[in-house]
Amino acid sequence: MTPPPGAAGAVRHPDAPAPGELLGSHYEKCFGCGGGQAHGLHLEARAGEGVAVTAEFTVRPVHQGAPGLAHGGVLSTALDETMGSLGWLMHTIMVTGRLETDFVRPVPVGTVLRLGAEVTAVDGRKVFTRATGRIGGPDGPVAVRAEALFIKVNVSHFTEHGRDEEIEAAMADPDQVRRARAFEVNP
Ligand SMILES: CCCCCCCC(=O)SCCNC(=O)CCNC(=O)[C@H](O)C(C)(C)COP(=O)(O)OP(=O)(O)OC[C@H]1O[C@@H](n2cnc3c(N)ncnc32)[C@H](O)[C@@H]1OP(=O)(O)O
Repeated sequence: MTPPPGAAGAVRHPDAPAPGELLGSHYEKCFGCGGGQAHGLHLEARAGEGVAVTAEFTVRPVHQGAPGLAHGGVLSTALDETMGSLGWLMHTIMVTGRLETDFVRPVPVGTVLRLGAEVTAVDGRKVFTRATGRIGGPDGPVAVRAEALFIKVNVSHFTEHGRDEEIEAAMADPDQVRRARAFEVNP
């Protein structure tokens, strides 16, 4: 996932949320950030400086893999969601094309995972990102890290491929539609 030579740096959108501002959920039923998923991650991300974000995820008993430890797939999801939220800062809709995770330390249930993510390069529709998750505080040891390639898409990616039931409900929600259209790009 090395950006090609000549790839551009990320550009922060002039209307991006200010550093420190909570980004909020992009979709109430999102497993990563939505408040409407009882067993979801309820991840809360904040804008950082430049094209970077920070986030927190509290590992709950429903997120276990081995006894008392977070499931690796759940940790990958937390990293994926955090990197996906970088789209807010560029006003870009993007989906994960490739995700690579390194699991460095076990993460016990009850841990507040401190996540940080940034865009490393942009090449056309391709957005290269990386993220870390630390335990024991924002300066604690790295427990997980990831790199991901996101691909910019239009709203049609969701309307064409999503199940009708959920798409119709989302389209009936003016806030959801306004939010999506504001970010629409023409890749
Ligand atoms: C709204 C925000 C939600 C955020 C939630 C958190 C993030 C997520 O989990 S998103 C959900 C998981 N992801 C998905 O469901 C995506 C499923 N995949 C797809 O829909 C398609 O494969 C998609 C859109 C990524 C790419 O398809 P398409 O638009 O046809 O583009 P395509 O031409 O294949 O690829 C564009 C470029 O990216 C490259 N690329 C695409 N996928 C990959 C990959 N896995 N690895 C490396 N390169 C890739 C292609 O090689 C191509 O490069 P180039 O322009 O140099 O030829």
